[in-house]
Amino acid sequence: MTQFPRIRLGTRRSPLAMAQAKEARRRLCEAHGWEIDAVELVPVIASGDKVQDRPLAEIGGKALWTRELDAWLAEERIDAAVHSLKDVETFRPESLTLAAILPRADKRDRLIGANSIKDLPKGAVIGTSAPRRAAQLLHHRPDCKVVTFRGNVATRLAKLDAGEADATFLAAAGLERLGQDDIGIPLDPANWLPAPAQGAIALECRTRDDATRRALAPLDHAPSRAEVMAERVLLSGLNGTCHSPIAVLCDHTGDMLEMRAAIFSHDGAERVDGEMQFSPGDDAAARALAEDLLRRASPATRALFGGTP
Ligand SMILES: NCc1[nH]cc(CCC(=O)O)c1CC(=O)O
Repeated sequence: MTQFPRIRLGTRRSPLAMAQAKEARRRLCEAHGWEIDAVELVPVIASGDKVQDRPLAEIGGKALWTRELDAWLAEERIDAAVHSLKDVETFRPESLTLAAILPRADKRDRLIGANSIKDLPKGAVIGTSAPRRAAQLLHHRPDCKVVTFRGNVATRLAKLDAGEADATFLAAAGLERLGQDDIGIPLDPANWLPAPAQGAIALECRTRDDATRRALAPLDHAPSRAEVMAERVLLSGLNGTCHSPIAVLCDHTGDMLEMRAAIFSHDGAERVDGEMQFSPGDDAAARALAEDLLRRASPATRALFGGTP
């Protein structure tokens, strides 16, 4: 007898996480010709969702998004977990495997509250708790003031409406998945780079669970995987954490990957940029770009990263 539900899919409870879990469930059922109830969504409360008033970097970093789901996987209470890959730590336990990367959505950030970075009023207050967004903004607009903005997408938009800030940034992918992609304007990667793996949904399962790995395999989108894995190699080469202002974007140009990356000082005064083209899977190239960025950074900025060139 086949067990039912066939797959228990763990997810965080935020509206965005639930929308992403439903997308994963839909793709799983489509790939296998299953009825929708063959995949059970199991909402789990993450530590990162419990503390809303302090920056993630201060309260323990990205591990707070995965700790509970990791435990539920280990205890076999779920078969797979759905994650925003940009929130998943660079180093994962060997007992877990990123078995599928779904086709990546819009990779860009959107600016909400002004028509462009240039159009922000002088001295504008910007709500964000991402070091990358803060530093990148201050690089272009040192006159702006950054205030901490956490919470899910709706909470941040409510804070903006309440006048706690003049503008904020949100990932286009998240807005799209919530059906709110009419909010704000997308920022051109030519001068505004997103976070590593932004816009990618990942399904993770136990490394030794062959049945689940086989079930998830057809959902994997190879071009998206190549891009986001290269971005994560850059991140690990920089030894970056969620304290480190790191921006990177990988696109396909034909069969090649084109990577643009930048690291910043917290105040944005320093920006070190780099670009490289390489073949998918060429991790050495992405690591070389990381080393090059660190080498060209000032000692103070280099100290924001654990890596040494
Ligand atoms: N940091 C929180 C987070 N994690 C994933 C997304 C959106 C979806 C994605 O980027 O894949 C967001 C919201 C945001 O940054 O605006």
